[in-house]
Amino acid sequence: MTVTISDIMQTSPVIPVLVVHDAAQARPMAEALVKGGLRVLEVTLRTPAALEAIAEMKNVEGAIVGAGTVVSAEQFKQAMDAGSEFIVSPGLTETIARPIIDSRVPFLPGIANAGDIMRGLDLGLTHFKFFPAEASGGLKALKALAAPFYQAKFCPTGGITEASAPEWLAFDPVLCVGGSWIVGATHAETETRAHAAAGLKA
Ligand SMILES: O=C(O)C(=O)C[C@H](O)[C@H](O)COP(=O)(O)O
Repeated sequence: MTVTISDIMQTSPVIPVLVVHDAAQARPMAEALVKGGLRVLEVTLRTPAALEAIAEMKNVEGAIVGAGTVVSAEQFKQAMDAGSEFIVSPGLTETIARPIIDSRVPFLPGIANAGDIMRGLDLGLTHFKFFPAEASGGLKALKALAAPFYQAKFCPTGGITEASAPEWLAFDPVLCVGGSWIVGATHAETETRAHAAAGLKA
């Protein structure tokens, strides 16, 4: 059965957004997150270690590993070669979206206004990352934005914390939230934070 972005967004209430500087840390970090109950992992392509980190994390049983910060066709190809199971981009252009949609890999593009959502709907997309969530007006903005687009579902990301996540998750079109707060100073702390996040109600 084909896994869709909807399936991925409903796997757990929080998608940890990971910035990995040392590929050697990738596997234990993924193990801590999965053990804590968060299986969907977004590795941002912001560091030289990111692609290797994706390949390492794929070795962890139960992990569903995707690439974030994908902004070019070249990065999309690199992310796929590393074994990414889904792709996240901070924004939505037709140039980045077309090849990803054609490849049928689950895709979560960023949107921040009505025009972005309409461009996504034109491309056949209904699931979006609301980014940057807090800076774009927070939950109030998303509620106003979601009203005309009954079919759209969201993963707000950017500025969300353990304290604010429940409020976002209580809004029906929000299937999950993304955030970097899950990663602690140690893998044990990461596991504890993942456990708390996994228990939030989506
Ligand atoms: O790199 C990207 O493509 C991004 O999407 C940015 C991240 O989603 C946010 O930086 C995470 O936000 P924080 O939880 O506030 O740290």
